[in-house]
Amino acid sequence: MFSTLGIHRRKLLLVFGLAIGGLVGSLIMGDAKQWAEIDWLDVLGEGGTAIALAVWMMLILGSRPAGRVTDLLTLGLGFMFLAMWQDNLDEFIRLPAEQFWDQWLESGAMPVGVMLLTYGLVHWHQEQLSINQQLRKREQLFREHRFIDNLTQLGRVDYLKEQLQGVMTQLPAQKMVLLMVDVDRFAEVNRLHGHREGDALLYELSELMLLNLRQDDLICRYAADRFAVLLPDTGVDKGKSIAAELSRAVQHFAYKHKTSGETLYQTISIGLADWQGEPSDLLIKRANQALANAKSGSGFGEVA
Ligand SMILES: Nc1nc2c(ncn2[C@@H]2O[C@H](COP(=O)(O)OP(=O)(O)OP(=O)(O)O)[C@@H](O)[C@H]2O)c(=O)[nH]1
Repeated sequence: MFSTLGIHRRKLLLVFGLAIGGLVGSLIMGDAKQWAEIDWLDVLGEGGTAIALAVWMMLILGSRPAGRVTDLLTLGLGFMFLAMWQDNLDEFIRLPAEQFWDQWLESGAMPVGVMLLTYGLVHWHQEQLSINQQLRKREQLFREHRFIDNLTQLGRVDYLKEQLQGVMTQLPAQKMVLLMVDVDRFAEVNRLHGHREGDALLYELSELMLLNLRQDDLICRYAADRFAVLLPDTGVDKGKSIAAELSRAVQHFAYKHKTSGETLYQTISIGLADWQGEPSDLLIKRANQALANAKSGSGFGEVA
């Protein structure tokens, strides 16, 4: 708290400087009252309020960054504190009637302080609303984060299922195609070039496929070297042509080995399933089956 108070040094110096100025001014221009003249109940009430206001000010300053809202809150509480402080000094020091500054401090500073504090609180409220909004967004991002694959930064299978479910319940009449894409002989890449090179290849292939898809399509990492592509509002023919485009894009992609610079070429096999109203698990199962057919067909690089 004390390190935060340091940022607000100037404001604190101003408020307490004015309070000390008021004390010195009263001592110079006034006369000390007799002990019997002092109303101790007033001292307790006004002095206690002044101390409470000073403590509130320190607590707010100690927990807030510098800025307009903090300035308003400090000035508001500061003016209120000064009014109470000066009121309390009157209990001990009698000032001549012509010293109107004392009257002004007592009666004028309080409403000004209340207005500034209220204005500051309104802005604080607005500031808090926008902070809450930011926190909600971050929390949402955090909650969604568990769905993201670390290597490719694509959604994982859970995310795919959630999205599939969403389309199926919200748009039950919509056409939709699911592609299951598997990198051919990927184990060989790992074996020949190492796991790290395999990782880099997977990442670049995922980026390449992402670039070759439409705005509303969704690609997820299904497992290992297998990707699932959800094509919303798409029929079988269009799905086949998108699958063929993906296959060609990968086939022509010249991956550069990260240490040797050697060029590696890769193929993918793709299974296609169009949604026929079944639950998401069955659609995924059919797409996997179509992929197995493609792999066992005439070889790799097939679409089935
Ligand atoms: N580098 C890397 N390899 C992975 C990762 N996850 C799984 N693998 C490997 O990916 C390979 C996938 O196995 P398969 O799909 O059976 O291998 P494949 O050679 O592609 O076989 P086909 O699909 O029949 O062509 C295995 O060797 C896994 O160890 C990963 O995150 N990074």
